[in-house]
Amino acid sequence: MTEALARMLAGELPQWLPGQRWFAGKDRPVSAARAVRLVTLLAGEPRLEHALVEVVQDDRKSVYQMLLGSRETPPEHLSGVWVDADGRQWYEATADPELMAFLLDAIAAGQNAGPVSFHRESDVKLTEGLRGRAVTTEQSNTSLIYGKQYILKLFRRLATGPNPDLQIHRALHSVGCEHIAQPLGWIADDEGASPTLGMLQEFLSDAADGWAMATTSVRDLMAEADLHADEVGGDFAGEAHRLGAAVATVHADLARALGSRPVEPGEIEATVNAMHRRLDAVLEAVPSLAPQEKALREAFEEARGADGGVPIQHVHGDLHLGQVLRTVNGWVLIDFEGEPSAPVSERSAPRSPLRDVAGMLRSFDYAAHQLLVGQPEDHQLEVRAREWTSRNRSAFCDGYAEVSPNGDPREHEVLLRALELDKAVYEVFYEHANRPDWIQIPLASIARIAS
Ligand SMILES: Nc1ncnc2c1ncn2[C@@H]1O[C@H](COP(=O)(O)OP(=O)(O)O)[C@@H](O)[C@H]1O
Ligand SMILES: O=P(O)(O)O[C@H]1O[C@H](CO)[C@@H](O[C@H]2O[C@H](CO)[C@@H](O)[C@H](O)[C@H]2O)[C@H](O)[C@H]1O
Repeated sequence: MTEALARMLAGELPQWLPGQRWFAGKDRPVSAARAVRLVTLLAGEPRLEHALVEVVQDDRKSVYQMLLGSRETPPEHLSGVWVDADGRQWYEATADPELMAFLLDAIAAGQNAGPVSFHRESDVKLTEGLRGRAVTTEQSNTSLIYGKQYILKLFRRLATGPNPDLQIHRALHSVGCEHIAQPLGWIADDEGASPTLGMLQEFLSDAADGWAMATTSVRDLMAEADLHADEVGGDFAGEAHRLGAAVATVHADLARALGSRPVEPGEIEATVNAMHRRLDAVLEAVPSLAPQEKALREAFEEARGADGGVPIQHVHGDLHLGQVLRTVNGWVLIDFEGEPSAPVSERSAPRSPLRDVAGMLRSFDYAAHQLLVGQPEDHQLEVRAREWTSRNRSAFCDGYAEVSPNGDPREHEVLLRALELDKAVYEVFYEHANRPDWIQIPLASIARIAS
């Protein structure tokens, strides 16, 4: 039976994968995809299979996690169903809330299915029997929400080594960090190279995401032709200030939980060299970045001689407004996975916390400019976007500086600017691969920052 499923997947997946939001390889054609391991989680009717799928693109191989469901009568709302050689109907099971109940129950029970094992944190008790509804927001992975209580993230592209999202959440929880959602359990692969398959957390049902809040504030400002950013009802600066303080607190908690150390000799040089290497790779894929190459390289080189910045420690790694949730008790940071395309060894390595500051500063710029994408050029709107960005960037840094033992991030201006530009170069590639309509946002920022 699993042979028929494996054959069917090899035929269907090369066309199907590029249409999935979580598929990270949209920039290159898929030449082959096959299930390298199938584990039966639920036998009989309905049926649930866990699949590790190897995807080949040019000379690159990646492994993705999939769940496959099968029922005699598949749920009506499914967008597609595949039929195997035995006549059995299969579909992507994260779209089947009843089947997804199995995962939460298995975590609650600490169950095993061959090499796939389910774990609950020792200090929690879980409610069983809840259906798991897939989140519909833009995501690199797939998250399932159980009632109003839990959220289970299934990691899609599996990197070698333990997933930093789970490790960092557990470390922060161990020191009582108040700015994260409590980790509750995980799904592990006991034999593969990627030991983390999923992470269960407290679901913050009352939370608003930072990106939605910030872009609403920008829209308010754009609609009020005669008012400045500090005069409109939806001013975000108070929130940006609190967010800066929350990020500084998380950095301090991370240093407490996992340690920190001074910048070592040669470390800034290595960082600058990595910036150049990233630029080389992105220029190859996106030639329209070429006019900015000289200015970018100069900004990176300036950082080579800059002061070492602040102590090195574990950080978030891909901090932006979509990674922060505002709850009634304050801001919460989510998704400590780092940049999805970087190797895990790089993502898990201690780095400068200024990277996170730079990521968030970039995000204010993104929030202000995304409304202008595809619009005819309008000088007034551009001025307003810049006003909003500058007000909120300052408020964020003020909040950060008030709490951080490392002081004000703006004191390391040259390094911070280089880190921001490096992040924007990353974003150029991210948009090229995922949302080509938005590539203008980082390209225009680079032209502004580097000029
Ligand atoms: N603990 C949580 N409580 C409420 N919503 C959450 C929680 N964690 C994540 N989310 C929601 O799920 C979305 C995706 O989560 P995220 O961890 O960023 O996934 P990905 O790694 O796939 O990008 C977030 O944008 C947020 O809206
Ligand atoms: O949230 P992920 O870990 O999947 O991060 C990736 O996707 C992000 C977009 O969803 C991307 O962020 C970029 O777009 C955001 C707006 O959608 C913006 O706030 C960020 O500043 C910008 O970098 C992120 O870079 C990417 O790694």
